[in-house]
Amino acid sequence: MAWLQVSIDADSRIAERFADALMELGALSTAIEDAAAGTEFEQPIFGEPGEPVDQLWDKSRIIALFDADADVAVMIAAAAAEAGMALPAWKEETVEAQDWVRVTQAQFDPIRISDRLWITPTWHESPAPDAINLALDPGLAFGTGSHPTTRLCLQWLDASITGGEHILDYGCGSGILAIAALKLGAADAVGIDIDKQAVTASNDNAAQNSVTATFGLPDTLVEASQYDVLLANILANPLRVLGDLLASHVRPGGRIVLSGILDEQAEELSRLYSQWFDMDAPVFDEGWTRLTGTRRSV
Ligand SMILES: C[S@@+](CC[C@H](N)C(=O)[O-])C[C@H]1O[C@@H](n2cnc3c(N)ncnc32)[C@H](O)[C@@H]1O
Repeated sequence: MAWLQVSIDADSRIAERFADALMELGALSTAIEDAAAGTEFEQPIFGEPGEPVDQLWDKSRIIALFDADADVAVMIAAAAAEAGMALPAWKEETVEAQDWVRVTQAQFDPIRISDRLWITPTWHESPAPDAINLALDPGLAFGTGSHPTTRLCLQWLDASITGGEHILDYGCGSGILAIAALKLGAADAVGIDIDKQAVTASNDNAAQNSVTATFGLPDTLVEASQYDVLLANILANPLRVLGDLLASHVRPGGRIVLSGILDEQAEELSRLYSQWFDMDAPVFDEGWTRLTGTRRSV
């Protein structure tokens, strides 16, 4: 079995209308991406949950999939008329049926955090069998180790956990940070997430890694509990709102690790958290910032 894949560059302001029109005319699927993706002109666009994203790529690329015998020339002409644009140029290629599971798995290689800490999908042999290996597969919850925000936290854990710490992972996603902390020698770990699916994924991933942690929704967090280390990789907006709460769960002298912060948001967040913590210099990775601090006595 084969399909026809067509890619068409279009003005970003009408790309969505054009893609919708293609779907109505019989495309099997459409996706819109940055036409400059993979080049030095690629434009990352980040959004905060609940806030509209008002940026557009300079030019968008619509990737549409059709049945192999579809008359794509007719469909593209009709969709262009519908979207109010001139007939665009397009590229066609035939896509053969593949073992999609294998193709997807091939995109996830083991990730080296340091010589002693690796994240390795379960279908891979670890390249460093003597290292600490977290067995973690991509799933519905965020946190495979490939994203800079997670990587910044893992690097901090790798450099800072000495053994016996009590950990709170706020916004645990896949549970990756809590699980890594335990594997590195932390005494215990609690993980909290607003998403039930993340709690389920975290429990599954902890079992897969033979560690025991307590994962739950925010209302399961014991009110007066305090931790040696609190990690929160949850974007700037929730970090602003949750400042008081997060600070209350770190013991005097304890450490906070904040991630999910864009470089341009770092100064403001650092100022906010400095009312409770002595903040360290920020650490940057691909547009993202990690902030850390030590809780002052109250
Ligand atoms: C960027 S992911 C981080 C996952 C993982 N800790 C990591 O470092 O890869 C953020 C997680 O925080 C959760 N989250 C967002 N806002 C939250 C809130 N107000 N309270 C608890 N969890 C929240 C999301 O559901 C998501 O699973």
